[in-house]
Amino acid sequence: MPKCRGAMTDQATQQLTFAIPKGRILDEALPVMARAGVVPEDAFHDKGNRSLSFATTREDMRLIRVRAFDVATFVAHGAAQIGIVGSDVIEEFDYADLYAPVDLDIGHCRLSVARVAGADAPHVHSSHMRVATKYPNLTRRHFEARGIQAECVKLNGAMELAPSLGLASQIVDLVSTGRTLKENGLVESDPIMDVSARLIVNRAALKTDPRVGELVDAFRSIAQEREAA
Ligand SMILES: Nc1ncnc2c1ncn2[C@@H]1O[C@H](COP(=O)(O)OP(=O)(O)OP(=O)(O)O)[C@@H](O)[C@H]1O
Ligand SMILES: O=P(O)(O)OC[C@H]1O[C@H](OP(=O)(O)OP(=O)(O)O)[C@H](O)[C@@H]1O
Repeated sequence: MPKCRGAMTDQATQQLTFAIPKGRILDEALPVMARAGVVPEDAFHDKGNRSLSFATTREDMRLIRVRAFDVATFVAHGAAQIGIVGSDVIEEFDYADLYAPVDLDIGHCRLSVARVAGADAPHVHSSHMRVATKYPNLTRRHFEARGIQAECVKLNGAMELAPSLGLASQIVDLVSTGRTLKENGLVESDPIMDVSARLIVNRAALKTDPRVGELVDAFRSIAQEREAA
């Protein structure tokens, strides 16, 4: 029927948008993406290029390079249908429209509480516990589960400076080697969650566009092969 054929053609020609973070997951993500057939145009690797949207070797797909937190926002709102982001970001937002079906086993780190080396543990019943973090929701949840009300000071980076400058007694931030904490006179006191990068998709797009499901299958097979290797 012509109406039905028209709808199918629309979907086949509509561009898929794949969102990836511009930060440190990117280097590990690109080889995995290539195995799934997602390869950006050469301009993507040109450091001087200010474009945020890139063609790929697939005519029906473009790549957008955005901040890690914004990957989740673009995909949850359907502005991008698929993306890659850390589980820290997924848990912080907890978007209902976002589905994270594949653990890509890259971007490993952990989210932890840290405080000044040598400082006493803050008193549990302290009336004023201030925590500097990029993750206010996860931080509140973590302290609430311990019966502590934490006042979060939202920072977007360089959290490690907050305790020594009196902005907060503790921080909640990502830790990998522990070098950043050490070089800023802090110690990890309490791990909150292990983090790795996930493939994320918009739930509605997964239901309505078969290409999204095919990509999920491709990434899932790659993750399984990597696990078996
Ligand atoms: N030290 C680390 N080791 C491993 N993975 C990390 C580390 N730090 C961050 N990540 C992972 O990489 C993701 C992106 O981090 P990064 O801060 O580099 O991204 P970004 O896009 O530059 O974000 P922003 O611009 O907001 O800083 C994090 O959400 C986390 O999942
Ligand atoms: O334990 P480490 O191996 O030292 O890694 C931890 C650091 O890595 C991340 O920052 P990033 O370098 O991504 O910069 P950012 O502070 O701008 O987010 C994180 O926020 C820590 O600062």
